Amino acid sequence: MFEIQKVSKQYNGEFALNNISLTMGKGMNFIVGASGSGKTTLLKIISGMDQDFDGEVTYCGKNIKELTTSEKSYFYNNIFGFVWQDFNLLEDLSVLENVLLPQYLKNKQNQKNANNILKELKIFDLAQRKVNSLSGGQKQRVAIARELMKNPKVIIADEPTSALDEKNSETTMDILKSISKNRTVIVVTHDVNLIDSDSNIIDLDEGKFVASPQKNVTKIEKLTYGESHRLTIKNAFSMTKSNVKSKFGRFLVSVLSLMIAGVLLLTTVSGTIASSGQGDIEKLLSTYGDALKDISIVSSFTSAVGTDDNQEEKPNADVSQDIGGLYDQYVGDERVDFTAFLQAFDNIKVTVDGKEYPIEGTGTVPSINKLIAGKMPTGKDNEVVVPDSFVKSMGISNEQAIGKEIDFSSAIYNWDTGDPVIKNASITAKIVGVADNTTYMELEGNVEEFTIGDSFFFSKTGLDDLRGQAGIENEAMDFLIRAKTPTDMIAIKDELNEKGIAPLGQFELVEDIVRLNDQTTEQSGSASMFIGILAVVMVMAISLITGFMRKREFAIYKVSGFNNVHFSLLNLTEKITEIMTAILLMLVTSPLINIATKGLFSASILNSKMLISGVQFIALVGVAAYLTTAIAFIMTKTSTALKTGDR
Ligand SMILES: Nc1ncnc2c1ncn2[C@@H]1O[C@H](COP(=O)(O)OP(=O)(O)OP(=O)(O)O)[C@@H](O)[C@H]1O
Repeated sequence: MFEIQKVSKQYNGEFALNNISLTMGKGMNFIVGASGSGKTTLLKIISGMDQDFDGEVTYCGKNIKELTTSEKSYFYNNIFGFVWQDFNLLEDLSVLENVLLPQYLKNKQNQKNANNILKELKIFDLAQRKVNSLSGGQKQRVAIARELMKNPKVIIADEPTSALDEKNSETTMDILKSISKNRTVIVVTHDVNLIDSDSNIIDLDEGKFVASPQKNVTKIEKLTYGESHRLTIKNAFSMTKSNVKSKFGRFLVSVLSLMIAGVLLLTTVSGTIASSGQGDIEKLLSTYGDALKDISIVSSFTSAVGTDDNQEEKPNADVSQDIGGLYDQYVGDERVDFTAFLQAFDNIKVTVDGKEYPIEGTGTVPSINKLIAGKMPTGKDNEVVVPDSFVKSMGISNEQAIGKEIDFSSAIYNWDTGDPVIKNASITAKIVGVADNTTYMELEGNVEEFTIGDSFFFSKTGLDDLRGQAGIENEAMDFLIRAKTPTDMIAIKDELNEKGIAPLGQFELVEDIVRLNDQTTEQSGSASMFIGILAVVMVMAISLITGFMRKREFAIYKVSGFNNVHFSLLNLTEKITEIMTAILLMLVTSPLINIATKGLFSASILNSKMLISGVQFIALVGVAAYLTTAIAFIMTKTSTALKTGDR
């Protein structure tokens, strides 16, 4: 039983209801009156949809104004049923799925009861039909059936016959009358022909009674809270299944947006785009070998092409520079792979285990492409790295060569006086490494390959001994620095230039690419960050748009008794289904995605390790989608999402 005491409601200072007091109980209660007289306003107030009014409304002693959100959803699932002018059914679901909607919150789905109600309302044959294929009269009976599934104590009907023809209006009114025998049925209508004389009639005009309600209410009813009101995981998944089936397009959009955002995030975080510019450097390294990253530091050279800083000088001008102390500065530098002295040896003779091995082509500045076994000579003893061609001539493997002692003798040029003086020197040294001495040089537009087979690299101790024997005193030893990366190479070169040293190296080949790469890495770094943000924003925008499109659906859930907790679970099962499908789709389409990213960024991103990150990213954007949808549900107001009143 409703008790309405001194209820007033104003909109912009105008009274929609003005100090109304009445009671409504079991049986038919009609609220009638001209358009704008306050009928719908009264309905919203007694149903709890509008809790902002003056005065008091109680149902069986419970203050409607003070109902909490969760109490209200309990009322909407168990005590109040709603019948609307435009039915408010989920049009893409079947009749049975609609009728079972409030039942998802009960412990068990009472299919038998649903069948009975459908039979009573003569729509049993339509159970599997989609609602959008039904006539208006049939839809209204489905809507009433859904509300009867709540076994409600009150039915609140807002213009239930407005959209129906005369025959269907009479049928609907007959149904409402028959169910009012043991319920409170409140009907707002302008169709006075449908009202019979023994009903309670509340006639309004400009927010006041035209006449006081005629009939007074019978006995006081008791409010009981017996029914369970929770959504089980099983029910959430069966609702999800119905929703996916009925709105497959919407589901697909969500799945695709999750998958695309996951892959975009992957490209961002994996730096695929940022690293795509590395390809040019790789190409150069494969053409010119690792020596491309070498910086030679020599005390004198004949200036010609070869250093970009000296190109403007006269060709063939002699350059002398003080490189003393520089070697020690770069030995432990973290940008340096290794350093090696560039001593040329003439007329080399090498004896190992009493056998002499001839070395051809002596007198060239040594060169190293790669260390292929052992290490560079860094120790305090007499150590040496030998050419692999020499090891081959011994007929042993590179590994077997390591640790062997060689007797090395050679002629060394002494330039101390300014003129070359040949001196002999010899040493016994231990082999610590074997090098590939291939060098690549551009000759007339072609890159030619040479092997410098007399490239012996001694430790500082060993070389000091040899040079001492040759009487060299003044000249600092020439050396090379192998930079770790082309970027390191250019940084060291710039640093040496600042010190007034002109190093030698393939700087023209590397510099432009390195500088361009740095620039594009910086740019693509911000571009990929932008893409990452865009991906998340895209998913959130799609969820928000979908959420708003689902406003009516959310409102129908709410008036069926779903609260935020129930929806959170439904949202969770929906998102889990979307995320799992998106992950599956990504795995299935990963070969295609790889082809696309290879074309765009010259890198394939979905290798097995990356796929795991892809799965995590999809889950992550799924969480963003979950939160956005949750916000859309929470923000849905039933009284605005579901149209009320006469239209
Ligand atoms: N949200 C609102 N904002 C401002 N004014 C409103 C609002 N809702 C209703 N009103 C006003 O309050 C008065 C009562 O409206 P209400 O919808 O309750 O009338 P009604 O009797 O249901 O009319 P109808 O039969 O046309 O649906 C009207 O003057 C209406 O313009």
